[in-house]
Amino acid sequence: LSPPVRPRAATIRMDATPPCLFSQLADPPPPEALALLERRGIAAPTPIQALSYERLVAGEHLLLHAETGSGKTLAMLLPLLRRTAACGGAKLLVLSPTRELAAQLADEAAYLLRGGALGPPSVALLAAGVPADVEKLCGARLVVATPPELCALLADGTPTEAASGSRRLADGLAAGVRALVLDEVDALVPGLKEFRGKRHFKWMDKGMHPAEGVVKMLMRRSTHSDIQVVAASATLDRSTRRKVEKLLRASPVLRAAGRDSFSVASTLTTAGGARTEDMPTERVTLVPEGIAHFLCPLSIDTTTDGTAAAVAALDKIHRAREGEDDGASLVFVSSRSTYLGGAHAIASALRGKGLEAAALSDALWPGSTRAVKRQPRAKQRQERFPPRPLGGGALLPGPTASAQVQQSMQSPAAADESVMERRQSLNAQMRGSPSKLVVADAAATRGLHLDAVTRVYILGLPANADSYLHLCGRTGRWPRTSRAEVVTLATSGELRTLKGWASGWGVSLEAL
Ligand SMILES: Nc1ncnc2c1ncn2[C@@H]1O[C@H](COP(=O)(O)OP(=O)(O)OP(=O)(O)O)[C@@H](O)[C@H]1O
Repeated sequence: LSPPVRPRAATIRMDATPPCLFSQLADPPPPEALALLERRGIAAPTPIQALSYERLVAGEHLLLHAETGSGKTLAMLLPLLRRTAACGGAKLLVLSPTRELAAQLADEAAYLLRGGALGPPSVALLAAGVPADVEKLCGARLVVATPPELCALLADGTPTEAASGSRRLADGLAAGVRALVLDEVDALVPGLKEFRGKRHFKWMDKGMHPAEGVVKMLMRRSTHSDIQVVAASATLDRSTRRKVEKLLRASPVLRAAGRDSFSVASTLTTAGGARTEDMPTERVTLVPEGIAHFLCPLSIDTTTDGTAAAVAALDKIHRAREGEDDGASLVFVSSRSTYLGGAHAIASALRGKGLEAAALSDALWPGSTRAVKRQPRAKQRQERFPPRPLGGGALLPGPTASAQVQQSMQSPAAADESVMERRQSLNAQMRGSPSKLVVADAAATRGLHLDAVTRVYILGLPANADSYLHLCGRTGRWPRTSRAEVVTLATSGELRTLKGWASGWGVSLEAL
């Protein structure tokens, strides 16, 4: 690897027109990788990719801030794989806040590594519901992990076999990792408050989030002083930036704003205690462009389960829109809402209305005990509205698929591949059957990309303004669809709060 480049404190202004093709960038990806991208219709970089590619290939640490759906995943993975391709053993560790995103990132990386032009094509996934295969994790070129699961594996010292596996993995990561990706970084280092009560790790006693624990362990134990770190999110506030800076000791911030323009781009560096800052101190909100926002007031009693009322309203709105375009629809259930059974119960109730609907967790992790345990009401609902296979394919697993999944849970080698396959099959089904609704808990939305989504329904008020932006950002993504709309169904009080958030964004929220 070329020596790492010290982070610079400088403002980058993109006055010149960016190169129009990946192949025209300095140190471009190899032709085989370009051919793979072209097979997916990717030839020209998006603004954030054009801004960051050459700097990342040169070894800079960067914090990427660009709107949802603007190609940050490729912006991070492609140059890092390019840079580390030369040394066959170099590992990349990718941390993701949710298992859904982890599966997606593993899938993306596996695609880029096909054919071996960017190095050995081995990707391992470690997330809840995917059994840890220490051999595979130790040997993989790229590891995608959710921090609690990685922490649990690294910190688990009780059974001897597990302890020696953990030690081997910790040694393997410390010796092999040359690049670290922190996707959705503001969700990865949210502060301990959000994490408390779920699991406990020794790092938490020192006030650290598991992601910070993993990063610190890596930085401390690594034999390489030049681990390159890239972090990204569509939403960054000052406190997250400070945390990331503190964590990485130095982190320039690169921002691409707007769909086709490079209106703001600056860096932020904190090195050796000295702080140089040339980025605006106020919060910069990047609102995904080209999305129509609609509001639908619901009269529900917030002290009881509002599923029936919300589903009735959603049914009406969705049927009125059916046939307007051939895009797919996602339904997000806000964690603050009164829909007690969550996504699982809403999907069942929608099926009860005769709509094709499936819960995302069922589609990706069928048979997962977690989904059922967290949602006891969903079970009762399922008895009233038994799940049935959807037209044109089994979004919901039949007994055979479910048995296969149970089996794959016991056979670790197959487990992560099957999650990726299920993701691809879900995507194919959504493209093939536009009337289908995929329902997810809002917490699972960070970074989620499903093809051809033109409509997002949000049930209840999202946890905060950033969460609303991430939910909206599941549509209107690159490559752009001609239509993108978000309909929020919530009580009038909740909608007032939403209007308050949006008042400074310059978007209009229309009543349905
Ligand atoms: N240069 C490109 N040209 C066309 N499509 C692209 C390009 N780069 C990425 N894409 C596609 O854009 C979509 C969105 O990309 P990605 O998931 O990386 O967005 P993101 O910025 O990470 O969004 P989020 O903030 O929601 O996580 C993906 O389907 C990806 O394949």
